[in-house]
Amino acid sequence: MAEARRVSFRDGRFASRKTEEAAWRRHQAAAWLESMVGPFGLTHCPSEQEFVAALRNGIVLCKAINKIQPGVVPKVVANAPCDSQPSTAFQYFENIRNFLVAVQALKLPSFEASDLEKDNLDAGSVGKIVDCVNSLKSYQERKKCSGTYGPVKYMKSPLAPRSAIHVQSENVTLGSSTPQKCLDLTEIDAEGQSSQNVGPNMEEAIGKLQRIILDCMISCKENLNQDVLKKDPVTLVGTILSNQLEKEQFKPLLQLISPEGAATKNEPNQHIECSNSQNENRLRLLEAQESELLELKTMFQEVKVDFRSLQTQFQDDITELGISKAALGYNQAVKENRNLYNMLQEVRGNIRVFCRIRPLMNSKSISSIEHVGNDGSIMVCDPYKPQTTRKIFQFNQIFGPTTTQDEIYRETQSLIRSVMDGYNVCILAYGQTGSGKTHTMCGPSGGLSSNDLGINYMALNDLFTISTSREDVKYDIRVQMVEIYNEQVRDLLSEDTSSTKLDIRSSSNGLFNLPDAKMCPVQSPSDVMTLMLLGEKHRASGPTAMNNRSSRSHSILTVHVNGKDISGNVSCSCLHLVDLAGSERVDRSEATGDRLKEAQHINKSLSCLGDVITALAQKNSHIPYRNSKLTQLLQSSLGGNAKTLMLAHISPEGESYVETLSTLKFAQRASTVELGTAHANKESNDIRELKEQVETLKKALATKEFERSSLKLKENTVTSERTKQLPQRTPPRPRRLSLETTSSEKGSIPGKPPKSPVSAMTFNRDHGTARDKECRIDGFNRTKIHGSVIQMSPTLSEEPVGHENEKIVTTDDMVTSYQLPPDGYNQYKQSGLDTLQRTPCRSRYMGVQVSQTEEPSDAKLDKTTTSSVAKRGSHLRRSIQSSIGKLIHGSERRNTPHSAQATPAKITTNANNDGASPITTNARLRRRQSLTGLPPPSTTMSRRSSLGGKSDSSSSDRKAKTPPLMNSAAKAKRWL
Ligand SMILES: Nc1ncnc2c1ncn2[C@@H]1O[C@H](COP(=O)(O)OP(=O)(O)OP(=O)(O)O)[C@@H](O)[C@H]1O
Repeated sequence: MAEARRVSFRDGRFASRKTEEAAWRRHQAAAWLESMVGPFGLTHCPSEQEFVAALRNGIVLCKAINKIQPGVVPKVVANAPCDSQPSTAFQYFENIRNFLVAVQALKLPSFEASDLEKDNLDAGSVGKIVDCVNSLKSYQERKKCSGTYGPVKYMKSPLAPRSAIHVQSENVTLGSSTPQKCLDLTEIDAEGQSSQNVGPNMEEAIGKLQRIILDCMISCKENLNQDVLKKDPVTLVGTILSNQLEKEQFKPLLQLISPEGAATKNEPNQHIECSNSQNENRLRLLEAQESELLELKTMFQEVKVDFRSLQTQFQDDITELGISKAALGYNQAVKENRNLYNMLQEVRGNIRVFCRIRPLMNSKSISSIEHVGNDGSIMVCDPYKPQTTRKIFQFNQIFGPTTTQDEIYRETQSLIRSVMDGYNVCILAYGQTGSGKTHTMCGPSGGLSSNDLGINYMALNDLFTISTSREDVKYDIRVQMVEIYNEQVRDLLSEDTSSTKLDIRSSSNGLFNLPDAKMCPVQSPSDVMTLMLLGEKHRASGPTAMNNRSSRSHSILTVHVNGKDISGNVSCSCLHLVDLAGSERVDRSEATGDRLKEAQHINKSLSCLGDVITALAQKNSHIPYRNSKLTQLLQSSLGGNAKTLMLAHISPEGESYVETLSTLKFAQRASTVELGTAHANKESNDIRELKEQVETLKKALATKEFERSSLKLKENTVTSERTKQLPQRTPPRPRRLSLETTSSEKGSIPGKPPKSPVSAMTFNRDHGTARDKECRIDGFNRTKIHGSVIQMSPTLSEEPVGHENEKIVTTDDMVTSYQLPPDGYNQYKQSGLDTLQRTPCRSRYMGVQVSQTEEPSDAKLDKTTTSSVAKRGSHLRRSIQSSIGKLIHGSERRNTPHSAQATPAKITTNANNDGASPITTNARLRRRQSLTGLPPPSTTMSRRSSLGGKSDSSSSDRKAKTPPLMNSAAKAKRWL
């Protein structure tokens, strides 16, 4: 309903506007005719009838057109004078006809003569007459402006139907500099030229313009006053348009119609200019735009073609990708394989090996590197002997000549970072001289100022980053830097390096360290930088034919990291960053004098390193760590529980092929070394407390053992003295004194005290005087004793303190002897027990097999006793041992075989040897005689029979039943 009302209202308004506009146009036409021919009886606002009636005779029209174009209507039938007969309608028709011909000649819109008939005043007919008059008006104005008769234009009602609009394309004043010119868009070609040349944009613009004008008229009408109608219509429309076009929303329209118009819209009163030159300019502009459009079209076509070809290419690529997908899958599989292989190596604890190829320094050289695979393989060939077979090596990673320091560090980062988790890590740079070891570890030319920093600096920097990021753990980082120059260890962080020759000491865990080397705490990367610069400055280097700045020493940067978290858990680890001196062929390095000496030392120590690697790779029982200072210091990394990475460096020059091959072989061998799974040196608070308890208990136990053994010795001394006197008081009686024991229970019946009032004691010598001299008291070394023999020895009375500083061996199958504390040892010595060299009765030690750790030790005291007190003590020891073993040695399992290998000190003594030396036998007999009072048995008697006092035959029977132990003679010989 509301919509209908709105529509009817709108229609009503529109009709009313139309009427008003028609009236306004009539007024314009009438006003102009009046101005041309003088008053002819029309009012200012004539009605349609009035207007038509005034013009019906054609006289005014003919006069007006003759004013514009004189003589165009040569004969005008005028009104007859009042006294004469009035002119006929036919005569007037003549006027109209002549007028219309003249109008058509001027190419102005015309009308039909019948339009002036009374009866034909239908809608539109009067409008045509008005339009015709107004077009004459426009024509006349234009003529005034240009002085010539330009293209005929006329103003037409914007409300005229679109079909009636005929635009003469060449007359379109596109881009007129005045708003009025926009009106020219409505020009009609008098000859009815079609609007075929007008583009859709133009039509759209015209439509918009019509709407604008209509809106303006309506708004003007709403504020209509008489002054508006008095204004010059052109000025009026100009004003309207300029006002409207200033509005933002019409700017695009203005641009559309005329780019120039937009710039000049503020000149509302400017008259329409229709110069040919302007039109030509516009035409040229249009042409230019057209050609531009054509160009764009061509471009568009080209882009289309390109797009199609790209599409085809894309399709091809996709098809190709199908093939490369397989290749991608293969690469993926190779990568996964490598990861798995690396994991396996990690589990085994293999020494990881990366290989870095230095860029070719001499452009004339031919490279010996034939191929570098992304699976860590490398193929080399002697370029000067191409017929030789190619060699292929496989490593964990290969870095080509273009690899940057950052890339290398990224690959090692995870390893280095594990230091913060309590793992010991060692990174070794190995390779021939000039192959880039120092470049990798310390940066280019050993300098630290460059951006291309080496692993040493980046590693420490990274450790600091981690330490600051882990807020719950407090880290203490300390740095040591030493070099091994000419087989001497020198402190690089000490101001005077020449005077600081360091001694390598073995520590409680069997490894070597440098307690005297300066340990510098570092708080920040800048501290590290300062220290490294100092170390670099002090490091021995010199020019050789192979390298201008050749390192003449092995440098070892050790970073000690101690961490403690908020719950008291501690970790302790160290990172060794080793830049080895390069192996060199002295003929190539042209080393002489000091350089030659240095080269010899370097090559020797590297050869020792090679021996150690080979021994480890072959799982030899003996690893020759002690052969050089370098291998001693690297023992913990090569044979301990560290994660070790070797960075093998090679020079690609063909001239260095032999060295390259040697480096690759060495690295390959190193990669086969299995260290076992690395363990973190971490302890929880509980474990630490337990360990401390164990330590305290061990100390207490050792003290007790010492006290007890002292008491026993004293007791034994007294007893043996008494025994000496015994033969005089007690009649001699046969007595079995030897307690055969591969098991102690055999010798003593449980619950039954031994028959002898004296506990059998033997003192077990350690393995020869040479070894004994090396022994030291250090830590808690253990000795396992498998099987033991208990013998009552009469010599105890003779030589009661013959072997006091030896091990006290119990009858347990496996007994641990604890080292005495130094003060205990001194007491022990002072008490006169240190009579190591005076043991006459080695043959009495039977079936004692001793396995000891590599660490040599003095003052090991073993005690053999069958007493129940000793048994209880051994039980206590065993339980503590097992708990200590679980706590401590669980993580040291890896060290055990190596330590054992390092000092193959398995010594088997079998005292059950009848082939004992005559000295031992005599001594035994003497002891037995003194103990029992019996005469010495015949030499043909077996030991058992003699002890048992049995006949020869019985003894021989026994002998048959119990054959002597194997190798006894040989082992006895060892002891002699
Ligand atoms: N990856 C590399 N990129 C660019 N230059 C390198 C690279 N590796 C080494 N160099 C350059 O090669 C030369 C020798 O390198 P560097 O001194 O590190 O060898 P080196 O193996 O430590 O030798 P030496 O054992 O004699 O000390 C230096 O000038 C170094 O800058």
